Amino acid sequence: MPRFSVAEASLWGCQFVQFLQDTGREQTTLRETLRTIYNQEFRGRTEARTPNFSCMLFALRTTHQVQVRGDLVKFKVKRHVVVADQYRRARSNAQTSVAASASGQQLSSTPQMAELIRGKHGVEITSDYDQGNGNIRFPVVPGEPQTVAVLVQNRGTEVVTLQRFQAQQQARELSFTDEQGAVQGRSLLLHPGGMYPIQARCLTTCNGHFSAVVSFEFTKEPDVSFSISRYVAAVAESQLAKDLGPSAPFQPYEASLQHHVTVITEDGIPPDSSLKNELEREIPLGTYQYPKSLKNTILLGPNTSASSSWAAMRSLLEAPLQAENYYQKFQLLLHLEEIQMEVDIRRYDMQDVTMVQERALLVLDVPGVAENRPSLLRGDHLFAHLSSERDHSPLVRYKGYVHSVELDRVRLGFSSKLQKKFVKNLKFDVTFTFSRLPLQVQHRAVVLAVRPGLSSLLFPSASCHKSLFSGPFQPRWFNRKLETNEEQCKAVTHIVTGVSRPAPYLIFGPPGTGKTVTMVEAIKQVWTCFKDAHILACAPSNSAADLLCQCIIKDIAPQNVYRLIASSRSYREVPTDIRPCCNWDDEQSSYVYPSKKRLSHYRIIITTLVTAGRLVSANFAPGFFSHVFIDECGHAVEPESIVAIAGEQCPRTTPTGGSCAAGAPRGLSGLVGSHRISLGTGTSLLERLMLHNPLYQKSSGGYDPRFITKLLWNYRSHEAILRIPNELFYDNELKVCRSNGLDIRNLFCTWEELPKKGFPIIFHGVCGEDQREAKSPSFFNTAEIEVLVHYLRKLLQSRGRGSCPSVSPKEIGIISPYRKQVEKIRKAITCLDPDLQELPDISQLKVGSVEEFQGQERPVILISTVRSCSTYIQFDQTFRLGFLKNPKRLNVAITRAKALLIVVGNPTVLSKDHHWLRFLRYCKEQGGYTGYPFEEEGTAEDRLANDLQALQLRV
Ligand SMILES: Nc1ncnc2c1ncn2[C@@H]1O[C@H](COP(=O)(O)OP(=O)(O)OP(=O)(O)O)[C@@H](O)[C@H]1O
Repeated sequence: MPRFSVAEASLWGCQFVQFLQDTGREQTTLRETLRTIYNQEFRGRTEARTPNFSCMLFALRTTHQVQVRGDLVKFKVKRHVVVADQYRRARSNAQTSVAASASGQQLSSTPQMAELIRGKHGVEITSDYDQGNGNIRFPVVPGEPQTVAVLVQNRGTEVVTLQRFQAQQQARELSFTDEQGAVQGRSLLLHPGGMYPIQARCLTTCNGHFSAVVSFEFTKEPDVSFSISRYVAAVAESQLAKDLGPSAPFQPYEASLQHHVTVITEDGIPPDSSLKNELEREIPLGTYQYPKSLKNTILLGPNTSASSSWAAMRSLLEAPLQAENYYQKFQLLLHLEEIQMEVDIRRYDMQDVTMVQERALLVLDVPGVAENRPSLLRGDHLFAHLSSERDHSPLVRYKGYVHSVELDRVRLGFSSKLQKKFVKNLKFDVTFTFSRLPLQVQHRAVVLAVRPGLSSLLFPSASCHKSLFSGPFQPRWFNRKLETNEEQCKAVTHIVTGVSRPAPYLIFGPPGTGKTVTMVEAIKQVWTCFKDAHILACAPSNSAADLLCQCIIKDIAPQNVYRLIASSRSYREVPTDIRPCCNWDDEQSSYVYPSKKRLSHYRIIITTLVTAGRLVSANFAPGFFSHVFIDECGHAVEPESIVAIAGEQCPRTTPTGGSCAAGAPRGLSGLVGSHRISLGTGTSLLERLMLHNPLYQKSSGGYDPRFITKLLWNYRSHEAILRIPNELFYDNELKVCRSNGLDIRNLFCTWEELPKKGFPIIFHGVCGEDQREAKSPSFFNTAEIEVLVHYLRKLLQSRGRGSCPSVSPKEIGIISPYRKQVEKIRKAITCLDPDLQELPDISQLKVGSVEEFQGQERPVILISTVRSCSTYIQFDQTFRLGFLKNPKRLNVAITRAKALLIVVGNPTVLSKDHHWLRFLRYCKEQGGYTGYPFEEEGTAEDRLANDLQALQLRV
């Protein structure tokens, strides 16, 4: 059995406590129950060696983190019923005043961390480069060795022995030395007043962040052992990286503000609803609240008095979806999603924050709002009360309506009473709410879906086998490129002739295979062939719906097309080319919802799936919409897609018509999923039909083209760019369509910056740092931005000279998964870099998240992965962020590039994911790898150091 030091074992203990909290069992106190959980569940989650239960418990006792009385074990943690939480911190007044370190986490905000870093028995670890909270951080210049001393001081009155010095997860650029061999394992006596230096030395060839977690283990007579840890980092960075650094130390949000006092709510002032709303509301939208007993069942868990309701819930969730349980199953899932959302929203609560008065509104900084954390749209509301009154009962809370959202700020309309009371620096506690509208719309859709007639659409078993044309369909193609692709032509023909009716027609395939252009062609053909057809074209997101609109109005005059946008969307975000056909009234400066009569003049209406709910409320005559098309259907969960087809407007009674869905089951999945309650079904309608309905399944003769078309020819990307997505996600079925003439996909193959000519991918390794600033939960990495800017300058300044083809900002896209990185990259290119900011069209260079690039393409794509600390990988998984643990995002990001792909990231961290590892190996084998060396390695030591970092022993 390997030996564990107290520090190591107590780290495992802390993780176990976290595990108990995450799984809602922090109240378990019976030693034997805990032992079973530890042995059977906790230890099985890691391949790393772990101490046995008694050893772990002993360590927690020694470090005063647990009380053990007989068979009862009581961990010293705050209790709360919540899933994993990125903000929650145990709260005390002392902690609030702890100065945050230069960047990153506020380290001593967890009791476990404070315990690990604090001096003990008179022994202190110090350095001239102390940043507080256990962090030592010193600057270094590439090519110049730099050495700093870390001092071990015995300020006590008794002799102590330094038994062991350990440096874990150490960057190879950073090393430790000392005169008497403590670093090599020799023990060392430290007399009272004694001081012993250990030298940290860094030599690097490139900019980056080189760090190690070090621990000093001591003993003291008669039998005391203790340890002290530090996070040591050497940082080499350019002026640009410094300028982009944290604007203020990171401060996590405060813990939730739940009061058990009587509350009086003062209503606020909603945004001016100058929305001209003439659209009828004939089908009411219910509230669809979840029953309180459901929440109790979840809180009580499976082995309690609620066990029978728990079992009933599980059996419904585990039952296959059928027409008979359709409504019940989705209703339950939507309720569970809402309960999860209620838990999630609490983590955004704020305490002691100030607002600024701007005319009749108060402006509140809400870091993270741009990343939808929390999600706030115009018209939503939150609550604020005076911090000084937080313990009053009754408590007066003010409802504030969101009038607008600007990056990290929201403008709020509160009651005039609060406005009058308001003075500068008045402190508020703020609690957030979420809009229930999307949930309500989906609830109603699943209710409507069970009405007779629709099951032949949702659970189709056959088609009418009758074409809507008496003769053959001989189209005049709008997009003549399609003529060269038999599958695309057949799909359009089958959709327009309606042979799958009543079954929906599915188009699926990997990225860039022409799903959207095929659907758009079908829409245009339906519009041409059936003069009485009314088409509803939907997509899950505004950007995908905009794209549909852009493609349609290339051939159909905008006056025939109506892009119905929700009033919560800022008009500034609407692309200028679709503005002529959207529901914005310039004169009134507001959106308009026209009456059914007026809407019926448009034969093509384009909305997001949720906004299609507004058309459901209007109650169009049965069969009004003869055709429903859903693009990116693989990215919406089923109840969301149902909104478009389950209303009165569904095409079930029309003699023409049909519905069509396109998507890539391996694209991004929808967000509703309740997966954190592990009951999970985030499946889309497209995926369900493909996986479970015989009409759409592959037989020995392939797919039945009357119901489904699989597109496999990729027209978008250079072969080298497609290779890994094809191998990882598409079983190498994807085929690269070659072109005879000048092919844009080969444009960059001779670019001099390529590590290997002919291979238009660069993987530039960077050993950077995940940073956060102020109260924003989002991450950024300045070392990666330096590298991105280097390549952008090369691309944009060449102006077609030398081997670099002429490329303009609008032909380049930069994808990063974190909002803060997106913001910093924009700042770097539009405000900080002297050359890039001068370019007249630099604002057309799109920087955005993967979701914002869904369905889009650019000749050049740069990706910044940000993650440089593997600790956060689990965090990302929990909060559905980042690239790691999310292969769908990796797939979507890579496949946006046509001719050149540049990925900037930390190879050591990325290689922990097997998809990324494959991509890294590929780039290395093909000669496309450059930058910080990528060496495959991985030791148990690494894992332990990761675990230390998991306790946030780092800046
Ligand atoms: N038959 C074709 N001939 C030539 N180019 C084509 C053809 N079909 C599609 N393309 C081109 O391929 C690119 C990708 O098409 P499209 O955006 O429709 O793909 P997609 O499958 O919807 O992609 P994604 O899954 O990423 O949304 C576009 O530039 C489109 O013009």
